[in-house]
Formats: sequence, C-alpha cells, structure tokens
Amino acid sequence: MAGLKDYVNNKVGENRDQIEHHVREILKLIGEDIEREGLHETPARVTRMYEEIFGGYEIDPREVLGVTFEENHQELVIVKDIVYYSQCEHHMAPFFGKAHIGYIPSGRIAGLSKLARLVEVVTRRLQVQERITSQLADIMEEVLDPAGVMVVVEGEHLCMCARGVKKPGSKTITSAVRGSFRTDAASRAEFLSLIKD
Ligand SMILES: Nc1nc2c(ncn2[C@@H]2O[C@H](COP(=O)(O)OP(=O)(O)OP(=O)(O)O)[C@@H](O)[C@H]2O)c(=O)[nH]1
Repeated sequence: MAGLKDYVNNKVGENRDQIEHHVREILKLIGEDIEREGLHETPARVTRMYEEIFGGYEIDPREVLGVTFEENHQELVIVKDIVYYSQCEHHMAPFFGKAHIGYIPSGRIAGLSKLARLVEVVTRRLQVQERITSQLADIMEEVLDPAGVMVVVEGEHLCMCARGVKKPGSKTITSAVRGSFRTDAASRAEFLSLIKD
C-alpha cells in the first residue's frame, strides 16, 4: 500500500528555529522590510501555522481509527460533508472542500468522529487530492477490514483559482472504491445518492 509507512514524519516542531529563519529570508528576498512592525512576528506566526496545518505528520492515521466496536450491521454507513483544509504539494497553496466516507462493515464499526479525525490527519500535510482520496480508502480498508469502502472528495484548489489559470469556482471531484463497491453498482449508486446535497 503506497506510502503508508511514511505517514508519521513530523519535522516542524524540531526545526522551528530554522523555519523561522528561512521565512525571514524569503520576506527579504521578495523585497519586504522585515523591520516593519507588521512583519516582526510573521516568521514565528508562519512557523506556528505550519505546526498546525502540517500537524498531520505527527499522527499515524491508522491509530485514530483505533476505537472500533463489534456490531452486526452489514449495510452502508456514511459520514458525509467532512470539511477539510489541505496544502497542495506543487505550490504549497491551500485546497479545501468536503470528504464523504462510506463503508459496509463486516463485524466492526468505527466511532463516527474517528472518520472525521482520519480526514484531519490525512489532509494536514502536503498532499494531492487523489492521494487523500486513496489513502482514506486504504486506511479504512486496512483497519476495519470492511466488506467495502467508498470515498468521494471535493476540492477547490487556490493554485487554480487565485493564480495560474485563475478559474475560481472550479471543483475537483475524486473517488476511490474498495471491496464490494468495485463490483456492486447498486451500492455505488446508493452512496452517491446519499451524499448529494
Ligand atoms: N492532479 C492534481 N494536480 C494538482 C493538485 N494540486 C495542484 N495540482 C496541479 O499541479 C500542476 C503543476 O503543474 P506545473 O506546470 O508544474 O506548475 P505551474 O506552472 O504552476 O502550472 P499552472 O498551475 O498550470 O500554472 C498544476 O496543473 C496544478 O493544477 C492535485 O491535488 N491533484
């Protein structure tokens, strides 16, 4: 399973001083006056922000799904409209939207909040939307061993809206299916109809 072993790799906390230094250098290189009052705290602020928005590196996402319960429910469970904010690895610009996770348990169900926590941990890193989507499906499959998993992620990418091709409002939609969803068109259709607004 691609990348699972690399999930935990936090460096922001231990490299705080160096990150502050390099942010200060970038400010100088773009022609800013780093003595301006408004910029005094900026390197430290950016570093604190990095600790937050890259906080996912500190946690193994498989662990957040650790609380599961034995339950004989063999029908679809969906947590939808899970809002996420992530950073695109190409431009380090934010992208954000909603993730929808559905699965058909086979003996164990997950605590519902843990699905939202899983989205937090997977998105608070440098990412591409496709990888977020497949990692969510892969981790659900690995930890819960369900009959099937389906994930849909919607995203608006600032690298496409605020710069470059400048197409505000364009949305990217990605999906991943595992297990019975691969062969069962009715389950896929049920999931898609239930996540519609
Ligand atoms: N597939 C995918 N592409 C992404 C994602 N986030 C950003 N990108 C794209 O990454 C690509 C990087 O392309 P480059 O040509 O190397 O960079 P660029 O010159 O800044 O490209 P433009 O954005 O077209 O100006 C762009 O097409 C982005 O839209 C993502 O989550 N998934």
